[in-house]
Amino acid sequence: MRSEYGWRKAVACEWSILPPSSSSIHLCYSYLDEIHRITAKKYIPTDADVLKARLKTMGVVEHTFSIPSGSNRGVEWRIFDVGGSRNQRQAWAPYFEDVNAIIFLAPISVFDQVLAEDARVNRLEDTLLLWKSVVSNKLLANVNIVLFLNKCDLLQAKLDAGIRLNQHMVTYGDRGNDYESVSKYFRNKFGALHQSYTPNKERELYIHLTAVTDTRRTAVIIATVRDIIIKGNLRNMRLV
Ligand SMILES: Nc1nc2c(ncn2[C@@H]2O[C@H](COP(=O)(O)OP(=O)(O)OP(=O)(O)O)[C@@H](O)[C@H]2O)c(=O)[nH]1
Ligand SMILES: [Mg+2]
Repeated sequence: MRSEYGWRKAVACEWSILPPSSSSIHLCYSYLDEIHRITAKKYIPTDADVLKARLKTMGVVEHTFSIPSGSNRGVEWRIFDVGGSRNQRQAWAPYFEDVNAIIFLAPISVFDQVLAEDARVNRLEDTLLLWKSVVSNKLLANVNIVLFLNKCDLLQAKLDAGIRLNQHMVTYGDRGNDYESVSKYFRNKFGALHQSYTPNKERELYIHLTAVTDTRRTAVIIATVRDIIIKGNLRNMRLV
C-alpha cells in the first residue's frame, strides 16, 4: 500500500494531466485525508462516506417512504431519482405526466468544468440549457418546481481559491468574484429563465442555495420544500 505522502503525490501528478472537468479530484483529496480510517481492516463506511461517493444514477430509481409522525403522518411519498448525464435524459419523459413537483439540482460550482460526455461543453451552460427546457415544458406547466443551486460549498472554495467566474462566463462581466455576488447572479439568472420561458406565469419558483452533503442544513430545507409541495398539491386540487 502507498503511504499517505505517496497518494498525495500520485494525485497531484494526475491533477496536472487531467482536464478541469475532474471535480472528483477534490473528493479524492477528502477521502485521502482519512486514508488510515478508510484502509483499516474493519472499515465500516459512515453516512458521510456514502454521501461523498460518486454513484452515477442509471435510468430512473424510485424510492417510496412515508413520514411516521407529524401533520403529514401516513402520506406516502414517491421520489424518482433520474440520471442527469446527457445519455440518461431521454428516460425522464414518461414520468413528466404524473409528477406533482420537481426538485432540480443545479451544481453551480461547475462553472469552470466541461461535460464528461462532451469536453466542448461547459457544464454550467449545459445545466442552464437543461433548466430552460424543463421550465418551458408544457407537460410540466402545473408542476411545482423547486430549484437547488447546489454545491455552494465547492463554489465558495473555488472563488476563495481565486478562480474567476468571468473567465468562464463572459456575461458575468466585472462584477465581484465573491460568493455573495456570484450566488446572487446565479439566482437571478435561473430565475429570469424561468420567468421568460414558463408556460404558466402564475407558477412560483422556489430557489434554495444548498450544499446537500451538509445533512443538517439540508434537512431544514427539505422540510420547507415538503410543505411547499403539499400546499401546491392542495392548491392544484383546488382544496385551498
Ligand atoms: N461538496 C459537495 N459535494 C456534493 C454536493 N452535492 C453532491 N456532491 C457530491 O457530488 C458527487 C456527485 O453526486 P451524485 O449524487 O452522484 O450526482 P448526480 O447529480 O446524482 O449525478 P447523476 O447520477 O449522474 O445524475 C458525489 O460525490 C456527491 O457527494 C454538495 O452540495 N457539496
Ligand atoms: Mg444521481
